[in-house]
Amino acid sequence: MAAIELEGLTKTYGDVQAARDISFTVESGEVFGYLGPNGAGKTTTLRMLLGLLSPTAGEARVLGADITDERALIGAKRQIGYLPDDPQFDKSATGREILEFHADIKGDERSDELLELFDPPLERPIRAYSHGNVRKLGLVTTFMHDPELVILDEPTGGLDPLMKQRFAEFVRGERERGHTLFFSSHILGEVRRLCDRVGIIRSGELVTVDPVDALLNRSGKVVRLATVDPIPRTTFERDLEGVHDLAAGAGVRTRASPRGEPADDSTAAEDRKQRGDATDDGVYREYTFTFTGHVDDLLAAVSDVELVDLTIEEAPLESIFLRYYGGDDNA
Ligand SMILES: Nc1ncnc2c1ncn2[C@@H]1O[C@H](COP(=O)(O)OP(=O)(O)OP(=O)(O)O)[C@@H](O)[C@H]1O
Repeated sequence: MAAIELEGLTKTYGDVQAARDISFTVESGEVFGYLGPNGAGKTTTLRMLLGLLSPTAGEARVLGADITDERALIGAKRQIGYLPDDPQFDKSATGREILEFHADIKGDERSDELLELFDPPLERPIRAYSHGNVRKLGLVTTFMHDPELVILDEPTGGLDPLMKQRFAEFVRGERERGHTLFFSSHILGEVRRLCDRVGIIRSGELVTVDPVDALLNRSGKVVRLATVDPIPRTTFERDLEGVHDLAAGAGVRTRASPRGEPADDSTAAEDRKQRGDATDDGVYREYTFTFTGHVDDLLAAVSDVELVDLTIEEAPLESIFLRYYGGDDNA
């Protein structure tokens, strides 16, 4: 059974179409990322699914319950966890009191394990919590009744790198247990690491739903090459498939610190030579491009070239919008 189904779901605020005719399905047991820039319509979609906003048009079901059928939705929510983008806990209550409150309402199957993992401070009142600590407490309250479907709105916002890592490991564990996670994010890297499939929303419209591998293959990588000798343009334009937006230049570099000053910065080059930390004439060739081909082919194409530096990074979300969907990404 599908965990979430949307059919033409639409929300209009006056002139603003926050979500327009959105249709997709999240399968049971899947980790699904809902990716889009600020203001794209992610929170609006999530809040409709939870029955917190009524749709202007269209329909949706979560765990089989029609989101406009209040009674059915209340029943389904026993098996749903929800982390809002800005959890509104009672500011005068302590973390422990919040947990007790949630345990009374929804039950508590695993708060001990979650507290060990996310470790929010329990004895101080919420008003003294940092943003990240509210998030950590929110993760505990979201998962403590061990729901089969969890909907999270930008779950890692405000978490430090260690907590983000713990959250990622936790999500992998939940997937192995067969639970379904649907979460919004504006960070491609996060979605890439955690999700099976991803839906991209932009200006209220669903642009694509893809397995995460397919999305990454299409979005390509950003390649930066620095070489001692020039590479003929034909290598990039004819011999190697998948090179886009090639930019070539020159830089003064040291082997220890390849990203240096521009070649025309003769003072810096002279300084380096004086210090003896530049090689040869210190001038290197730099090539930057987006690459949608195979990394093996790239490495083969430059195998005869003396490399100073090579970096291959994930394309930023913005470039995916530009390359495949046109226009800017400001929703
Ligand atoms: N109550 C409201 N009244 C009017 N417009 C709204 C309201 N809530 C949201 N919007 C507008 O709807 C659009 C979608 O907003 P939404 O909060 O769903 O985006 P989002 O993708 O969650 O953004 P973010 O990543 O910044 O949280 C935006 O243009 C926003 O300004």
